[in-house]
Amino acid sequence: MEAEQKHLTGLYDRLDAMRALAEQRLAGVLEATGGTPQARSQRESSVGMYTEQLGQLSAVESGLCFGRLDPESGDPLYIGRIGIFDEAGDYEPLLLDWRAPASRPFYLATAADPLGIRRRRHIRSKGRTVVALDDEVLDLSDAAGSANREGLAGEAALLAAVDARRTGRMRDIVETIQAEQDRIIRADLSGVLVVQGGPGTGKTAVALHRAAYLLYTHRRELSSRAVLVVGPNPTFLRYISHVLPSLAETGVLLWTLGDLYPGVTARGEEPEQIAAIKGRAAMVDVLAAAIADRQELPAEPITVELDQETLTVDRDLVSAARDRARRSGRPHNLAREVFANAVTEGLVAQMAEIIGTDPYADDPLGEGDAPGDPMLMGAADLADIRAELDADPGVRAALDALWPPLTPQRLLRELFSSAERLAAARVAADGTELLTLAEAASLTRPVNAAWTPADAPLLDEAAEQLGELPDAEAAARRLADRVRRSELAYAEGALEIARGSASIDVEDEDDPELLLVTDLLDASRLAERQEDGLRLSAAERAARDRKWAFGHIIVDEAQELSPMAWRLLMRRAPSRSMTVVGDIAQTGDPAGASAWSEVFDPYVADRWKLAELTVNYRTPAEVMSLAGEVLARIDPAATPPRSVRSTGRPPVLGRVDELGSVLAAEAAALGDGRLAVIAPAGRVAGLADEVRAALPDLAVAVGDEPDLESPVAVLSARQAKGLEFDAVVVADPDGIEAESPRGLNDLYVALTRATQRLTVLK
Ligand SMILES: Nc1ncnc2c1ncn2[C@@H]1O[C@H](COP(=O)(O)OP(=O)(O)OP(=O)(O)O)[C@@H](O)[C@H]1O
Repeated sequence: MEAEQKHLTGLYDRLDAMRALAEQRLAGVLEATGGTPQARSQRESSVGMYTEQLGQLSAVESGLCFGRLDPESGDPLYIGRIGIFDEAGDYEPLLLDWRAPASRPFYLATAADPLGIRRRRHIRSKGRTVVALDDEVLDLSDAAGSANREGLAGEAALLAAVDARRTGRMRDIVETIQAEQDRIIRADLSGVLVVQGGPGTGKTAVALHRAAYLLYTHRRELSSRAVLVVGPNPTFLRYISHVLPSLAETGVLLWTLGDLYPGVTARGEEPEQIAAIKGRAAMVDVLAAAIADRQELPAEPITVELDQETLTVDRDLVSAARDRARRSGRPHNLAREVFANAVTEGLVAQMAEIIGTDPYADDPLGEGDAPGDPMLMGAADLADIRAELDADPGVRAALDALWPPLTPQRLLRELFSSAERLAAARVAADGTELLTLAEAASLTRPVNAAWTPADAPLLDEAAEQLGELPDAEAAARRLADRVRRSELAYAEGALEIARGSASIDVEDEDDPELLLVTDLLDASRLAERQEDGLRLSAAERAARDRKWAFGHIIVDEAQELSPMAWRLLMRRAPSRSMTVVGDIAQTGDPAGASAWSEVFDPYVADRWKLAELTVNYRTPAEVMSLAGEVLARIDPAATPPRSVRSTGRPPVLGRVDELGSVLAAEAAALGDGRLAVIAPAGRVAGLADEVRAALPDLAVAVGDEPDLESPVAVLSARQAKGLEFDAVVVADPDGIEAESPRGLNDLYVALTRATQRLTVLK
């Protein structure tokens, strides 16, 4: 223990030195003033870089070093949250990053297959002090070695972690990742990997550690394209938001479905049956029909006055122009030009007819002024007329009415606020009924209704089908040019800084404290910075650009996503580099999936890989056996995950009218842990009052975005998805089951949220 403490203290000294250096450099950049605009912009980005670096060095403070591997021959290797090298010596690693290939035996070595390792040691610390060492000797002949019960690595440390009180924030599991999880975390970057696992098997944890692993291993590729994690709601994203920073990774985007359409934060609510209709694949055709419906024929001919002549935009002219525009195969906003051209040409012809025809063209007695050509106007005259028509407000108004330029927002607002438009859009051009009358009518809402998460994929689909408005496209091109120019200037500047500081350091050899900027700024980091065109990070740029192609997308609670949501996500992952984690048995959303093949076959045929997680780290065996009864009702063929521990405390069953006394007892046992009451959505508000009355001294979180760090929360089963608490009281399980078509799945979720104690009140 003493020796480990000494080593750990040495590592913290190095960490302090690295931090001091980053602080010193930050202070240096902050003090500097003046200079060219380029120098200023370089300074700003250095400030950003050193600030981020400082943040990362602080984030790894807790649990900096947590493991040691003793190989059969050679020096021990220490494993930690970041890599630290011996600057003074010959750059020997003092601490290996857990993601480095050399760290892998820490997670995979077993007595049967020790991977060249003699002993694995988990070093548990509190602050900077070593408090426990757990050794496993990876030797089949050694009795202690078979402490490796049922293939668990570092069992003592693992059980300490899973038994710990919850805080309302998810923790990282880097110290105790298990072999089946490690294989998923380190799977190849390319392709679609689907991770199916029951409740508590660490799907979310694995997904987040995979993001950190991929960024470490493919930094250059991924930091310029960004990694996106999609989660079910803002509360869940807050719950998991500390995990990646604690692994010193800050550049990952955490979004809900409602954040996926740039410029819109869709947080509105709507009944789930409506969201389910919006999520159907048939909505692609509904939107196509809604757009076609906006390409109108005039009920009455529209007249346009030009040079005191009257021109007519009639049904035949518009119908021919519309056919031509549709045949062009361009999206609506781009085909509009074809339509406008065709209509204008028709009007030019009318005008030419009126003012340009020689009245004597077929006069048999003519005197040579009509040599067989009735048209007196030349090309230049026609072009003049055309220009006049193009500029004419009456013509423009007619074109806008018949083929309006549409943004996705306008299309959807005007569709959902009009029963007639919905009725027209529910039938495809070939007469196929896409939605029933009642379904179409149920989508009606006020024109100013808030955007809901289910609208985001529709906005995206509409954007695809409509195409950019010509002005928007030109603006986007201009922006892209500026980004490219500034990227170039930026990359050159960054290199100058690096060279500049290198030469200072060479002159200043006496000062060993000074590191080269290039040491801090490793090559891949530099590449990432170079991509920061207009000083926007890849993440910021991704947030603005609908067509952004992410380097990798991770989807959590993936079973809940609708076919329309998958369409959107697949567009953002054209390379199909994705990790998708979920549990089909927990699907609560009526729009969600009932089989993974249903989701992925349309996009990658059978080329997606399935990995399974089988061990439950959250729910004790006693609780899982009760939840298993519900799982058997959902799918008699399904196997519940195997719980890693039992507590000897079976779930307590009782009646809802005992809630007050149950809560008092649970609160007494809670200590500084977390308690949740999970109930049917319709009863949450009422029960929250009862909970407050029963526990007047404790803060009770309730509502759309409950604060999970409060000691007590009252939630619907849907809200509790993905979360966990030390103690859970499920109130009115029958009500949860009856509340929605997938109520049984919701009940399964509710029953699997407890890490220690479960009470079920009928
Ligand atoms: N290897 C591990 N070491 C320590 N704790 C772990 C490990 N794997 C998972 N856990 C813990 O188990 C709990 C459940 O993990 P997680 O929330 O990732 O599971 P999940 O599969 O996403 O569950 P659900 O489907 O129910 O949402 C978390 O507290 C997590 O920290």
